[in-house]
Amino acid sequence: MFIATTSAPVNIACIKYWGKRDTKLILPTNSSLSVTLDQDHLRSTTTSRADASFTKDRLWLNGVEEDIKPGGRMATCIAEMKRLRKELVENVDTSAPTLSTLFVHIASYNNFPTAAGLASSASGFAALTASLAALYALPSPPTELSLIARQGSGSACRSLMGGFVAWNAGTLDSGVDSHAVQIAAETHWPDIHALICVVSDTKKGTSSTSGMQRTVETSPLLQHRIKHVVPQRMKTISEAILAKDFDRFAEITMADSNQFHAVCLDTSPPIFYMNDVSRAIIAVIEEYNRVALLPENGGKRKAAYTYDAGPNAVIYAPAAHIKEIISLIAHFFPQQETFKDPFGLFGPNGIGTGSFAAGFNVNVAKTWETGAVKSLIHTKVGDGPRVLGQADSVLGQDGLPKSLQL
Ligand SMILES: Nc1ncnc2c1ncn2[C@@H]1O[C@H](COP(=O)(O)OP(=O)(O)OP(=O)(O)O)[C@@H](O)[C@H]1O
Ligand SMILES: C[C@@](O)(CCOP(=O)(O)OP(=O)(O)O)CC(=O)O
Repeated sequence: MFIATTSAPVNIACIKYWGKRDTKLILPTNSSLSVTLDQDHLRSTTTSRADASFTKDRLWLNGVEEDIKPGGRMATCIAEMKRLRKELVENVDTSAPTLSTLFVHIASYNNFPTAAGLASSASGFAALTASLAALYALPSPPTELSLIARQGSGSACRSLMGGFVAWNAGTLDSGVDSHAVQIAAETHWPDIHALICVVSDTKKGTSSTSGMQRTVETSPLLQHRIKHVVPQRMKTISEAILAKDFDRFAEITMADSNQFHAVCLDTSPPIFYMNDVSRAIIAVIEEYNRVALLPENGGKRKAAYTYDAGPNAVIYAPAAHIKEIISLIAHFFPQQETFKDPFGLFGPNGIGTGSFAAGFNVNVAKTWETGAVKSLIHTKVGDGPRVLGQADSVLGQDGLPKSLQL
């Protein structure tokens, strides 16, 4: 049986991708950089199988069949992977099975809400690309595979690697230089933790794809960002990562999130992704950093917020501060759900009510009603796609998806 299963992680950008210069090939107007999150907590798991009995390419997402539109993103990724199988394996070794001529069945599950601004398209297309690469026994390194994942969803190209990953915009019309490269592995700076504040887990109003095109067409600020802001930030944040300088990393990450939302506001008609809860989280983290920046407290930032195309916050912080940050967020945004404590930070009494550093101005935000922040997910920087065994397959013997709760 020709079958392979992989899991792939989510990534959350510190320097945001927003805008395409080629919408078909998915070539961006600027480079971007992200942190890959640990797939022990958030992942897409995908099984691909090729079989002579299959009559068309089929894909099931969370158990529901998706239409693979001819010429669409999914069809492009599958066709490109078959092309690589033929070029790199079958044309080289004539005894290799001609899998590129067979139809595939693909099943994928996300263990978190799909299309809710939690970057499911990134982990999803990375897992799809990685599972077909395993099925086809491709010798291609992750940077080469990132060219294919990019054509599924731009941000997906950065999920093919762990740690800290840049997507170089490239300049060629063919797109062959628009790929992801690892700036540093997760082992270089494992101290980076992330707290996802789920403000909403429902589908967003303006998709990233349509929103960013509207920005390209109408925002003068985007042109300034592309030419004069992002190139310098890419350089400085890469240096901060290599030097493990969290203060600098945090400063750039927050500034870039804010500029991304500023170009959304500069779009006509304007796009609003953050809401009042998102802005209140910003106020709390800014106050937390204001106190941390006082000379008597060490003079360095201790947390960085960032927001994608939705209201959910991702807060990056060194491991040593994350417990304090969780308590802080839970104070202003009381939790309904029991906090799942994957790192065992809190005892049996749970998060508690939180305490504040001396000088912290509690009036920067009100105490919100329970559920304003629906849940908190604590994770950290993690590795790239993993090839799993037969036991983890999400396709059954019959070639149809297993119904699993992953
Ligand atoms: N596991 C998966 N396998 C294949 N495709 C997936 C998978 N998960 C999500 N997708 C694709 O991604 C789409 C959702 O992407 P969308 O950009 O709307 O949401 P998001 O990725 O959660 O948000 P964002 O990219 O803005 O953070 C799905 O409709 C599906 O086409
Ligand atoms: C705000 C972002 O998350 C935008 C992600 O956009 P997508 O990668 O979802 O867009 P498409 O390429 O059209 O699929 C910023 C980022 O991840 O860099």
